[in-house]
Amino acid sequence: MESFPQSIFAVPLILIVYTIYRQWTRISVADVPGPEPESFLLGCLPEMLQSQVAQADFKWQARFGHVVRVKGILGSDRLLISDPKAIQYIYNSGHNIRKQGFRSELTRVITGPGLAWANNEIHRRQRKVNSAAFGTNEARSYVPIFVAYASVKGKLITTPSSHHRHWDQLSTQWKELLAIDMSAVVNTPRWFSRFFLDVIGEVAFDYQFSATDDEDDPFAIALSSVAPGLTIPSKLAIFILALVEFLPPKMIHLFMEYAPVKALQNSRRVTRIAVGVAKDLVDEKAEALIAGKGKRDIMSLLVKANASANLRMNLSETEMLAQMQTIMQAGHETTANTLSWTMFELTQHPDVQSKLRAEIRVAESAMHARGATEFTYVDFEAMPYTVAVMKETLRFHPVAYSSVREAARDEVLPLSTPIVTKSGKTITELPIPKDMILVISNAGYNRLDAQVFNPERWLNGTVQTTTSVGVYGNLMTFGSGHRACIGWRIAVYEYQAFLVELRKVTLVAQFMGSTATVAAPDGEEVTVTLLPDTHMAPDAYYEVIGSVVNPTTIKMYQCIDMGTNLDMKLVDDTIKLMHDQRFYAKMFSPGD
Ligand code: HEM
Repeated sequence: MESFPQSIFAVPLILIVYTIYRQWTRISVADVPGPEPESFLLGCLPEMLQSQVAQADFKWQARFGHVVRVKGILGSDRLLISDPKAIQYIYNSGHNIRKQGFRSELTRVITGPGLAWANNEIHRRQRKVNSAAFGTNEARSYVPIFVAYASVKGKLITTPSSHHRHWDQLSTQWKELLAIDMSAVVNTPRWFSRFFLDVIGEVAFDYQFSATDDEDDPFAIALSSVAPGLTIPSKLAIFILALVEFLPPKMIHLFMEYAPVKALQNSRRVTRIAVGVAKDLVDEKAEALIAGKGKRDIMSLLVKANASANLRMNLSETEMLAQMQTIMQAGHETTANTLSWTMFELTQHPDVQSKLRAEIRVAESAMHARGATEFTYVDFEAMPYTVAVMKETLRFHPVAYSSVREAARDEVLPLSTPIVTKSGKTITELPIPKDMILVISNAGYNRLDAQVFNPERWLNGTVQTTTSVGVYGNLMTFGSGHRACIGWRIAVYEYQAFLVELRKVTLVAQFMGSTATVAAPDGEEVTVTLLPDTHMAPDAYYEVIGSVVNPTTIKMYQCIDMGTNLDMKLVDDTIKLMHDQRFYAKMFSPGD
């Protein structure tokens, strides 16, 4: 037992010596310009990993160009890449430049041995089975579900018991809001996250998480708690994790499985819960398939594809269960955050918001004129301005703002823009050594030719498309090549369904001075005049209490932020009740 503490010190020491040795004995990228490291120990990693998302990428890209040498720990190098040709090469190099081993193992902790974890042959096999559930037709078939979920009106009340629960929630929410000085902050990303968890549960597994209705669902809570635990690492965490990157794969695996790191422990716990839920679902789908009652959710399609795949090509039970976690993790926060960023940009750009609303209104009239009540994917595809807003948000706010790869052998990267090295040479291709870590800056690539948010660029032909890179809009937001986002079609329809439906019923306003013009749900516009010092949160419903100045203007006395999950039918009923003769006089005195 006495040798145990010594080995604790020996392992990091060997690693440190090995890391430094590796630096000196392979192809060097030392001549590539890049920022000065903060220290030998940590390099530039704290600035890269602790600052606001992609801020370091933008800063270094502007200063050093599209390939930047960034110091890691102990003098090691990595390259930060936003050069289109280099990115295209990296993603088309098959498995010669692969997902970094460390990231794969980290992914395994979060999702199990599913598609996002796999490399090489295993990835090829898993991707083939998965692709049966992610084609264009499959994505289109989910649109009615997205539209139904996104339609806030009338969604929440489904059964008498939940009716009462919501009544309680709503009135409690009102009382609480009124008690805190007529203002409240609504955590929109959180609401969206729960909405998207519900909807992905439905399309992926025909399973109801009810995360929107039930804050206590253990699986929903567990899933939502994974991502935050993995962001903004401390300097110590940065050092340890960067050191682990250099471990042999087996040791990385052991670290991920057993290290007493809180975020990892949490992920392992979620994995255990998810595997339990997934097992029941897979069994259910398999039984339904045998009974000839297979459904069209993603998991049913996977079970079917797996059953008909040749035995060497199909997924094991563990792999099948891991697909569920993969889809849940990859498919809910990503879309939710994209929608939150859209709401944010709309509050910053009222002109964009008006055009968006106008297009949706026209599409809605056309839909009603043909006797339909809900949008279809055909309607969605015929909304050019809405699609432009979506693409611009995806360009400006890629939720996966970088992806990490490593060279499986010595390689030479072609470049769109030549690099002038520190020693003054101009090079058009860059040799890199085996194991070189490549950080692909999706955010940096997306903003290469445009630093401002402007959806018009997608309509006026000013988008650069010289090098073909990404799967949607030639952006890197959904990644690229053989492991690009498999769910991108689903994500796009889902995102559009929510964007279109929310615009119909939500008041989003940017206040210029003390007034705002808001489009009412019926399409008319009303000007609201604010009291001094009133703050309006975006995305939420507001109850506005004020006096009518003229047919289109209300002078606002008070406004109540109602949050984003309002049941409008319930609101209508409540308002009718308040205006009932029996109660009206008690509630409102003349002149109010
Ligand atoms: C706006 C929403 C989304 C964004 C921005 C997004 C982004 C991405 C990116 C960048 C990758 C590649 C990561 C890499 O290069 O290592 C990826 C992979 C993946 N995404 Fe998405 N995603 C979104 C929605 C979805 C949805 C809705 C699903 C499933 C229903 C999904 C499932 C996956 C899976 C399974 C992978 C792994 C693919 C592989 O490694 O072969 N994603 N996603």
